[in-house]
Amino acid sequence: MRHSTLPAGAALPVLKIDAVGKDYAAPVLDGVTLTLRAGEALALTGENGAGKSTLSKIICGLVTPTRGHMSLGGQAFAPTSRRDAERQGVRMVMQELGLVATLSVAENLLLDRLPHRAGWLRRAELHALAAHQLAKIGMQGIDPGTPVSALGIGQQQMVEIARNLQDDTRVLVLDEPTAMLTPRETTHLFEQIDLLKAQGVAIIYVSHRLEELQRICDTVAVLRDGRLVDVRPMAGVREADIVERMVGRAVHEHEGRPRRLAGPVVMQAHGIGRAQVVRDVDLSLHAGEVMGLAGLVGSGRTELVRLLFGADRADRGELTLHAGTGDAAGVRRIPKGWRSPMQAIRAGIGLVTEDRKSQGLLLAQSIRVNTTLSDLGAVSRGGWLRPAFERGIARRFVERLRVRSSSIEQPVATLSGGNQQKVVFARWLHRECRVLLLDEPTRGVDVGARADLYAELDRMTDAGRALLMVSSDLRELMAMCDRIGVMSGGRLVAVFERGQWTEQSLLAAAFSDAAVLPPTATDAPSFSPPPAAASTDCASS
Ligand SMILES: Nc1ncnc2c1ncn2[C@@H]1O[C@H](COP(=O)(O)OP(=O)(O)OP(=O)(O)O)[C@@H](O)[C@H]1O
Repeated sequence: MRHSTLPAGAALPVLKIDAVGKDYAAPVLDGVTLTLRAGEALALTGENGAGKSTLSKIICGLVTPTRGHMSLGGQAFAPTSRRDAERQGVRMVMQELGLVATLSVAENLLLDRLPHRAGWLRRAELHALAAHQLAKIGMQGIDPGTPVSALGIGQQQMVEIARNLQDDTRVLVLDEPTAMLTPRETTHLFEQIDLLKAQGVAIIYVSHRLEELQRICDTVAVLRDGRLVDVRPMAGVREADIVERMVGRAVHEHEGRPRRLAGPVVMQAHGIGRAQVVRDVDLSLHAGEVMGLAGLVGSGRTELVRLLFGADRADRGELTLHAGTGDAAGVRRIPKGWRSPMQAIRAGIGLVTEDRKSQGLLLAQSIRVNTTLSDLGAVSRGGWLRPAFERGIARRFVERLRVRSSSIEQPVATLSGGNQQKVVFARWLHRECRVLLLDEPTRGVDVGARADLYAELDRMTDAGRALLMVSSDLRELMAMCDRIGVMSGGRLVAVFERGQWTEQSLLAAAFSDAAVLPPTATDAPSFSPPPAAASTDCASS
């Protein structure tokens, strides 16, 4: 871990934010006053829904503040659009990718500056400029002519970052930029940030990964309930201090737990596979345990989970489901797995997906609808919905998971990212499935909320549910799981019991067969060893 030092000239204020606030139904940001200096990297932290994205979007012209003023380089600054902010050198790498999937990497990178002569696009020049831009962040291996849709999500994120690394940038806002990145990509990004800082660019870095903030930021600002509660130099600040300022209470790490007492097998996979992506995996899930799945990008973790949920169809192997005990015991065999997610859901399987926007939620619908939709039977009687009962359930989950919202009728689209993820959780908690599959379940979730979600998972295992959890964060897997399976090249290459694993042994297994699989559209092709700075972070698949 390293603290950056401000370069010479750092004393020059670039961006001044003065008493800025934003109201929707209620105030979500109020009285925020901040000064950002040339070459300074400011860590913007806070719980889910604290107002980090709202403040970032105000700075970048995407949201108009209700009150307050800003100045840029001493001049009044009130951008009316993202374009307007970009013209003045203020850019933002957003949580949601702003790329046009049908265009090429080069076209996306230089969309507003396509080189042409007499109306004709100069493709060779375009590709040369794009290649230069890509090289800045270590992506020289990518053909600038590749359509963005053919890239994995991590690579798309890198293109989005490259798009914002322009020579005229004065302020760069990065909102959770590494959530989808491999360790190698993260390293390139950090190198680039160091370079930008040395050139005097001011950085605002929004992240829930506190170790990253400590690595690259000079100052830390904490937002709580829309108000700035702390701004201080990063040097000497401990992670626990930041967390306590964010949450207003101490958060206990979920580490060193004894192994849970596992019950009988609930679900088994026998030789389950799909093409070369998942290769003949045998796996048993026991009642009352959390099994983790670790692995590098392209190792097949997400793909295996999709087979177990019926989101993709296996082309070989079999699933068996063990129902009940005693007289009610029974074994159900499902050759080649589920035909559809609906079949899996009916059998008591749930999936908390990593891609909550496209797979998990009805964004235009309320928290209430999204929470209870997975099991309308539970909130109906005789075919009639019981609205008061339904509202009661939704309220209970909002309280239990601390979903920051104005009411249970708030559309999910207007919740902050982390709070949307809690609603995905609420849906499956409501449904009470026997097996819950979790794919990167805490991505974008703040430390306090993460502890709440872990407590919910504990409650589920206490009630005899079986959980299978994919995570890129080895720390999370080591803290939460009773067993950790490691995937490599589409195979389950090792299963470690709690007490048997070390970070090194998990990584060694993850690299054992790494070169076998070609990258798929959902996986970035990076198999390089994780750097020390991100050693607990396996790449996402
Ligand atoms: N368009 C909107 N309408 C109503 N409320 C909104 C809207 N956009 C944001 N909010 C509310 O503003 C608050 C702050 O949200 P914001 O996205 O800024 O939080 P955040 O700190 O970035 O959270 P996260 O860490 O989860 O990304 C939230 O309570 C959110 O529900």
